[in-house]
Amino acid sequence: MASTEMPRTPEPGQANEADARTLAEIRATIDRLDAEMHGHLIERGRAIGTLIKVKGTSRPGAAFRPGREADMMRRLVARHQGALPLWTVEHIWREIITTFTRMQASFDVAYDAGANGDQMRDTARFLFGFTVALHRQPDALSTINHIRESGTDLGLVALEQPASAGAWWRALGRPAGPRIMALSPFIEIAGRPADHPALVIAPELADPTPPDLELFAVTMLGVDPAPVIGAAGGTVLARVHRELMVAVPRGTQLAALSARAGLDDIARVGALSRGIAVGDVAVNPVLYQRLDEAGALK
Ligand SMILES: O=C(O)C(=O)C[C@]1(C(=O)O)C=C[C@@H](O)C=C1
Repeated sequence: MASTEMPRTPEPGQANEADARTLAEIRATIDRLDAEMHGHLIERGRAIGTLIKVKGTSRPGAAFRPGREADMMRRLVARHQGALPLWTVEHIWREIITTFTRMQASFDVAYDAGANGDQMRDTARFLFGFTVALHRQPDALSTINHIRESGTDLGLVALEQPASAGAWWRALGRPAGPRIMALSPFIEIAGRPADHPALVIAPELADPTPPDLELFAVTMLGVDPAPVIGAAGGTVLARVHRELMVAVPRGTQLAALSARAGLDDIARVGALSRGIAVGDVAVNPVLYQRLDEAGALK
């Protein structure tokens, strides 16, 4: 009886022998790369062990180096290429940095859930990963108070606030008080997740890196000071009636600016490294540097 067996053809989705060999090779490459990445992370952990001894860090305020983190992010953006989304790499590094900072000195994160609680929680998880405990707060002021009382925790406050929040930034600064340390998102790029504009608040830091921008609470005395602040390379971040929060380039002569712009009751509330805008996204040019075609920041 003649055989009724048909030549074997691959099922839909099933690889033939050559494809199966290629797949096995690709998986071997993936396994090798995974083992290398894991090995590098273990080695990074050992390096942090030595860094802890040298830095002598025991409180988080002394461990955070937002200026160095900004620099690491700039280099990450500059060297990135290929189909892997930039924000995936950013998030992986945020998780790494948080984990290694917490190895130096543990901290939790409080976030302001006043207006967009779910988005703020997403942003907190994007920035700090899943090893950190989150404390949901009803508004910006409670978030700042949480940081002050804990003495160790970081906070996340939405940049856009309901009118009921008032001039919340007036609670920042003061000797040894909480202050603004970073901008989120740091990398502005179309389609990214966790893009709700927010500020990272920290206890007093020991970061020696000079920031790009300094932030002040000011009271306007007369006409809108925004044009004069803009001409000085600064920007208004928030305002409620006559109370403003402004960002100006580090080293701005504040006495001269306040005289020209009509500002009073000036208090430093923090500092920032400028973020990076990639591609065709609308950004505040004071807060974000643009990446040009050649991948250089301008
Ligand atoms: O460079 C440092 O001082 C570190 O503590 C290391 C590290 C990192 O994990 O890369 C962690 C926290 C700082 O904010 C910056 C960088």
